[in-house]
Amino acid sequence: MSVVSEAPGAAQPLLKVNNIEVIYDHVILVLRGISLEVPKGGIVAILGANGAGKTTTLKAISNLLGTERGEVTKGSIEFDGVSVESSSPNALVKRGCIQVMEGRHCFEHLTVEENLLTGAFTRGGDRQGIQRDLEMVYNYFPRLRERRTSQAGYTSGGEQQMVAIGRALMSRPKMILLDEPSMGLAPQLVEQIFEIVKQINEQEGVTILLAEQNTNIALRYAKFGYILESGRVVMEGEAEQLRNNEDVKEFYLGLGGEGRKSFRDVKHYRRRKRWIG
Ligand SMILES: Nc1ncnc2c1ncn2[C@@H]1O[C@H](COP(=O)(O)OP(=O)(O)OP(=O)(O)O)[C@@H](O)[C@H]1O
Repeated sequence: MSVVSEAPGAAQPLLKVNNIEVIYDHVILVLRGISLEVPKGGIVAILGANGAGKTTTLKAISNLLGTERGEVTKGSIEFDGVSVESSSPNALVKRGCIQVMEGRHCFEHLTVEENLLTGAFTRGGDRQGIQRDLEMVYNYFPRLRERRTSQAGYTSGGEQQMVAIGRALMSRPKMILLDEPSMGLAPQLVEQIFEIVKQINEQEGVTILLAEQNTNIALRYAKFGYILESGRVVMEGEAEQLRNNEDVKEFYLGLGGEGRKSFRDVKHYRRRKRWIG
């Protein structure tokens, strides 16, 4: 449902973050005017180093900052044409926006299948539909079918990441916010998980906003990226354009140009000059 009329020729984005500021504990200013858009059906990446503000941005979108004594003090966030402010996190899940938290967060004492079923809690008694979607999740993640009766706490990190994504899918989302899916996983497994995320995007039409430190893989799967530093967007663009940008190559992809100074030497001066100053 959209209550905002569409501009002629321009599709209304599914998510619109407009110049938000976030403060923790009433005093710690963490996001300083972040704006971003995610088109319906797109894959968009939020990139940046440790502490840049990626997780805070995702939590602001899914309305989870309250539990951390954080609040959006300026700006606005609209999901599907409606402000997220007015929805509880549960209501947002019902409206189709769900976050997969960093670090997976499975219920360790439940089996893989029980974990997946918890993802359907906002759907009431739709038994047939839930069973059908469980099958869909197992088709995307055959490994989870094999492990369906295993206690989640005893599965591998990669399997737990699959459970977390599968559980999100069980809520029938329009958009999944994926926080650092690559964290702590071997490169081959990361590739496999991104490949499945891409399939989910293409085949189920689920829009993806992912936060990643792993710029390399994120820019291979996303269509558009935003680079955050100290709570600000310092660069944004089509993924291909970012991949070919000399500064991104040097600072985030570890591909220093010939004759260029080291990251540490030039970082402060050039970033300020080109991106912020
Ligand atoms: N609950 C909190 N209370 C106070 N400060 C916080 C809180 N959570 C995060 N911060 C601070 O906000 C800043 C941004 O953190 P955030 O977790 O959003 O960054 P990030 O880019 O996701 O980094 P990471 O990849 O390490 O998760 C950091 O300086 C962090 O210390």
